[in-house]
Amino acid sequence: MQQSPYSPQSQSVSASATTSAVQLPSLQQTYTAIPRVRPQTPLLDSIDTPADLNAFSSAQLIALADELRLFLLYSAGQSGGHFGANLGVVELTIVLHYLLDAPHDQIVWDVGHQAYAHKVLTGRRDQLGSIRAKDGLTAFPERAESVYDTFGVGHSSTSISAGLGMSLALRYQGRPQTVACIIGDGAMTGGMAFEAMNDAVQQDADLLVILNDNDMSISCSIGGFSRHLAMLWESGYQVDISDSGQPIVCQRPDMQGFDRRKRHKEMRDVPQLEDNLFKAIGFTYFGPFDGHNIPELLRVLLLAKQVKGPVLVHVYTTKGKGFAPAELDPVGYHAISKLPDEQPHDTPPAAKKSQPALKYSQVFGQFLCDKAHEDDKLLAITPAMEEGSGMTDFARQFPERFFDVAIAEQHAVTLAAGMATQGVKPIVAIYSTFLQRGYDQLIHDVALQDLDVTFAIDRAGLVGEDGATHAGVFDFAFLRCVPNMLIAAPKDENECYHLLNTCYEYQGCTAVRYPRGVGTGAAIERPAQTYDIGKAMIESVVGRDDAPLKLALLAFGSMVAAAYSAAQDIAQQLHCQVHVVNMRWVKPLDTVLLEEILADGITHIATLEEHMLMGGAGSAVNEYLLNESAAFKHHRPAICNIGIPDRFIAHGAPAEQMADCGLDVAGVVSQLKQLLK
Ligand SMILES: Cc1ncc(C[n+]2csc(CCOP(=O)(O)OP(=O)(O)O)c2C)c(N)n1
Ligand SMILES: CC(=O)[C@@H](O)[C@H](O)COP(=O)(O)O
Ligand SMILES: [Mg+2]
Repeated sequence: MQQSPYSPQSQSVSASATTSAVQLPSLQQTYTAIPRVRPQTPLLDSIDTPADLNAFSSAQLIALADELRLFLLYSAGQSGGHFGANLGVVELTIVLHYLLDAPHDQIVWDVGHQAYAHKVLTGRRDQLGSIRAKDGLTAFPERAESVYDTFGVGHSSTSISAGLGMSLALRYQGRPQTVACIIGDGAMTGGMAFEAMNDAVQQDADLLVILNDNDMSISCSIGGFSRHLAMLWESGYQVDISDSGQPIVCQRPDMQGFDRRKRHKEMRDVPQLEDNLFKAIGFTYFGPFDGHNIPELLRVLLLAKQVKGPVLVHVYTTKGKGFAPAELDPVGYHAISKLPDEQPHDTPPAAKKSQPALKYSQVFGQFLCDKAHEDDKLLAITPAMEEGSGMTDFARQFPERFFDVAIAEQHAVTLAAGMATQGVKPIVAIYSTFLQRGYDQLIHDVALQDLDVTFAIDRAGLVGEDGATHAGVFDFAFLRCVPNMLIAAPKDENECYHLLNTCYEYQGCTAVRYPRGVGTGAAIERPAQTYDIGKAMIESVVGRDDAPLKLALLAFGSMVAAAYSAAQDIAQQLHCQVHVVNMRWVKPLDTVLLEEILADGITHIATLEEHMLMGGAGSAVNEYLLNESAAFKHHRPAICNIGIPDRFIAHGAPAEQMADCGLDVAGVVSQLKQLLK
């Protein structure tokens, strides 16, 4: 039987704000500028906990959405941060907090980059301007920050597993609480989401999954799953929910404002009503619904949360909703920087830099394009990070050699392994923190078979405002214990370019590990060179040759510049001689150079890395000296390892994080003084 969701029957639900609310006009505004002055938000200001929403009428909830959106715009201008996704879930967040009894009921966000409205409604409104800053709110939900943050997150595709775990534990303990997971169409491309859905059906768990489908990941949504979602749109049907929670198939009502062209993916077949992946694997499916229509969401979610077993409610939203520039450019507005301070009129404009420094990701992008022109075997893979990894030019110039595999790090690695078996040379561009997802694949599928795969590992080290979830500080440790792996760490942008080339040219598995943002500003010197593998460089020798204390400062990657500055200070203050060594390679280590340094009468050795101390490059040096070095048996300099201490480093500006770890120049100097005293 077909029925319109606007029929009287489908409106008869019980909560006060939901009755006959469907007829209410939407007040949704679209803004074109980010306010610099805190907007008036009387309704929002009255909410200190989600329970305060209980008194709201449907009309007030709609008005609240406008206030909240405007407040988010203002706050993002003050703090920067993830932008488009947050604007897109304003209505959904309000409705969830209206209908559910958090923190008793569990709201689980996927990725968590869209949880700003959730933070605002759960007592953190006045702190939102501090988000991502040192000592401010975290960029993502975090259990330590609020009881309303049920599960810490930052990496994607975890919500259904975590939510299922909660649901099963609650069932086991006889505690009837609702668990609602909110997952985007991008996050759902991650394999874990499917593993969890498979299990949820097996367990017949009570679990409400809300699929927030905005047809966007960071880039445009891609892949078979995305086509499937587009097909659900193209079919023109909707699976509505009856008052008793039964699916009712009907013609989808007109949904104003959604960009149909974006969703119109290449369909192989005419969309069939019965083609529904979620239903096929055993979920009860409802949707698609307009995720910006508060009355509709209230009606549907109130009923859906009472349905037993695993339920998926599919809503359409617009990324960047309500801010015209973000709606037009959702990729560019995925995240924004905070607004620059307003200049008084008589301030002269800042002088333009002649040559802006390249970010490491841009260096990688340039390398990819240059190399692809000369070598047609080069193929490049990204798990959903095309823009961030600097691959947009390459994707445009070489579309047939560019593979965005969606949020699928494990697959990205094994895909490369498979490619390498067929005589091409794949490069996997991946953020260090996300490579953690592909570790078994790196060992089992790439290294064990010694396949010719290059890993371009971006965002290595501390990444700043995204905080501990995104810190790429474990890679030396987890890579260097894998046989066959070569690991390079460039000291600057130019060296990055040449090390990428060196590793690419090497027949086997290699990794070049470089940080977020810009380095020292070193210009790229073309043509690409091939460096000697495992060869370090003495950068400089600071201080007098006859100094009684001789320190070898073995610096890795991003720490070479700090090592050089610290060496100047320490040589001056302590009258010692410092050899600053750019180690360049974590594996193989330049053991020849280490032996030479020892033979040279070095009295102290310090290693320096932007990586966890435990198991990192310093550990590699220690292991060599203790287990293999011939010279170290006779001559034992005092050793100190400098790196990130054994704790997770909180968010803040990169410089603040470095200082927190003692990795700024002052911190390094002070640790070297301890060693030398
Ligand atoms: C494992 C992992 N890989 C990549 C990312 C980077 N990332 C953050 S948000 C995002 C897109 C998520 O898309 P979607 O879930 O649809 O959310 P939307 O931004 O569209 O609301 C990506 C790729 C991540 N956080 N975790
Ligand atoms: C939420 C998420 O994982 C990404 O959006 C991430 O914040 C991007 O980081 P970059 O800004 O370093 O590309
Ligand atoms: Mg999305």
